[in-house]
Amino acid sequence: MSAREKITGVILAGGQGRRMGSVDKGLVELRGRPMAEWVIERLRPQVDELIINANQNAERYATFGYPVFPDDIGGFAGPLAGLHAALSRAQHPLVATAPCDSPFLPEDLVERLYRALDAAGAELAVARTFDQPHPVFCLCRRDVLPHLDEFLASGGRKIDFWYATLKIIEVQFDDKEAAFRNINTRDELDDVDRIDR
Ligand SMILES: Nc1nc2c(ncn2[C@@H]2O[C@H](COP(=O)(O)OP(=O)(O)OP(=O)(O)O)[C@@H](O)[C@H]2O)c(=O)[nH]1
Ligand SMILES: [Mg+2]
Repeated sequence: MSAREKITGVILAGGQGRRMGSVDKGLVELRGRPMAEWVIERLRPQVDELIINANQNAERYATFGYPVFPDDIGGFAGPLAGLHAALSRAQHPLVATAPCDSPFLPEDLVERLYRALDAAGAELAVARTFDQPHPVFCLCRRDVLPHLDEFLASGGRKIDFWYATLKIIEVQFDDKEAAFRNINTRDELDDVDRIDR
């Protein structure tokens, strides 16, 4: 078996958090700690380099101790803009993404995405639970960057549309459904605080 290729992990924290009242979701506290910190804690041991994509509050994100960078294309163009910036900055040939608002992500996320990507010879592996894809949990080859550049330059923004142009493998995490819990609103944040203590 060949050695695993090196992987850069990126926390996607570049959104506007409008459903939570236009707050920087990665900095919103869950049980007394910023959500980004929960994600860092889970993702850091799974990758060889960690970087943070944020479009606001760069100084606060920098206090976590990892490089922080904004989108290259402006106007809050969505998570694909964050992936684009990450592919440009990553030191390693593979990039694993996780959103800042899913604090319980699987501890074996990257390993399982990698195994599937490698076995299929795919350009991108994406997580799925039952029939629900989770496009912001992906592992992507850095060398698709020129292709993504073209897609964005031609006005493309939808992550699913871009994925549809790639050699992609979906990876089932039905056994870890709760790990993909995504916090978009104050109510969802309060629920997690209350129920899962
Ligand atoms: N880099 C970057 N990431 C984004 C952008 N918009 C959303 N994201 C990220 O994509 C992931 C999923 O986004 P959402 O849950 O919709 O987060 P959001 O856009 O901040 O929240 P809403 O405004 O309520 O939709 C999160 O990790 C966001 O940080 C963007 O314009 N740029
Ligand atoms: Mg959004």
